[in-house]
Amino acid sequence: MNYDLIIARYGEIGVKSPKIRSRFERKLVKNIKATFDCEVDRNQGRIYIHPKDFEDGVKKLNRVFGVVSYSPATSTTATYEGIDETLTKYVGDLISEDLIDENTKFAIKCRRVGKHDFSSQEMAAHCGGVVRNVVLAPVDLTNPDLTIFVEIRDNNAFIFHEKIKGPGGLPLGTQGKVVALLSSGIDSPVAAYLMMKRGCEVIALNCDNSPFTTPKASELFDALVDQLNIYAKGSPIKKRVVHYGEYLQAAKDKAPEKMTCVLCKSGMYHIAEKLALKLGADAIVDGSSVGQVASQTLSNILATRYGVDMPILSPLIGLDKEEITQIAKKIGTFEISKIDDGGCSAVPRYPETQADLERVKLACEDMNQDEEIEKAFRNIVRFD
Ligand SMILES: Nc1ncnc2c1ncn2[C@@H]1O[C@H](COP(=O)(O)OP(=O)(O)OP(=O)(O)O)[C@@H](O)[C@H]1O
Repeated sequence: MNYDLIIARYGEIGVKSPKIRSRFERKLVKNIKATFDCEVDRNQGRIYIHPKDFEDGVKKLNRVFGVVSYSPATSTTATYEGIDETLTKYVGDLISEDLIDENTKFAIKCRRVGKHDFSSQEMAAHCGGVVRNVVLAPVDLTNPDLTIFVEIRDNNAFIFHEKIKGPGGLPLGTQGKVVALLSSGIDSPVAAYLMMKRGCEVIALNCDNSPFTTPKASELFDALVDQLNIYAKGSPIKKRVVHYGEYLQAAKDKAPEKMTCVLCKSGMYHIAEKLALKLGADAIVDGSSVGQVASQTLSNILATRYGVDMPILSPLIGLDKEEITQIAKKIGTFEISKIDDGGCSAVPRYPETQADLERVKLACEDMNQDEEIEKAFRNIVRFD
């Protein structure tokens, strides 16, 4: 096909007030430009993209949050002559690509914005005739095999036949920052992705549990950030690693063995909160899902979050493993997360699954949690 632009549509942004809408649109355009090499125009709720490399643009637009759907299109002038000539060529291309022949039931859908000396219906009927001059295909407006769209906006007309589904959501970077606790597992990258899809910029915090974990866990964390970054070209993920082995050792040495995982999670939230305050983030994100593993009970969730004032968002809380895995596969993190990282040897034989808040508070005192958190926080490593 001889396309010369991509028309991108957005959903939720369109219902915002004019001021917010304009800000979101500008950010969306910035994010598109950061994702692939292109020129972009905005006009009346549509975004017109002229990519340097068309195939690359069509592929990568699917990674830009805020884009609800998009269509590779051919543009012309909003006149009978312009539309006739361009549509005739367009149908010729459709024939070469085996997308239409004499047996293909087709429809023309025409939409118009602006003043013209024809109505949308008149133009649609006219375009039907233009198509049939090229190929004698039957018109079927109720159940077509192929719909050709003719979209007219003031002096311009656009012809396309595909509406590709975009990722939806809100433009990345329009909804503030979050610190996402990112492990090497399946869940947390999906949680971070969902928050990115809602427009939040992500700071990824990994707790490096070595010597209780292997270097593989850190390697997988790096690979996951790289994969998530393909969706974050406009506001790349900031990467932070906290060396957490000493904290875990203190928990094991000084508090009841059973409490190790509860203290581990609780410490992570506290460190994430400190980091969020330092970097101007407003929430913490994790990959918890109720009951998914024995430790993710409601009482453990309550106890591990004790003393953290910042909201802890768990976008997967009501999803089951299969649903989470489906998303992980779609976004390309599953192939990385499924690699065995050797697990964590700090996990006790019988970890606490019904944590009692009072006992957790005592365990925190036993291990001097505040002090251990401070020590770990001082040694956070940044990678940008
Ligand atoms: N080493 C780590 N560094 C940073 N965050 C972590 C780490 N381990 C766990 N988390 C956070 O705690 C959440 C719950 O972890 P847990 O190990 O209980 O469950 P999980 O189902 O194995 O999660 P995941 O698949 O994300 O590893 C994770 O989703 C993640 O947000």
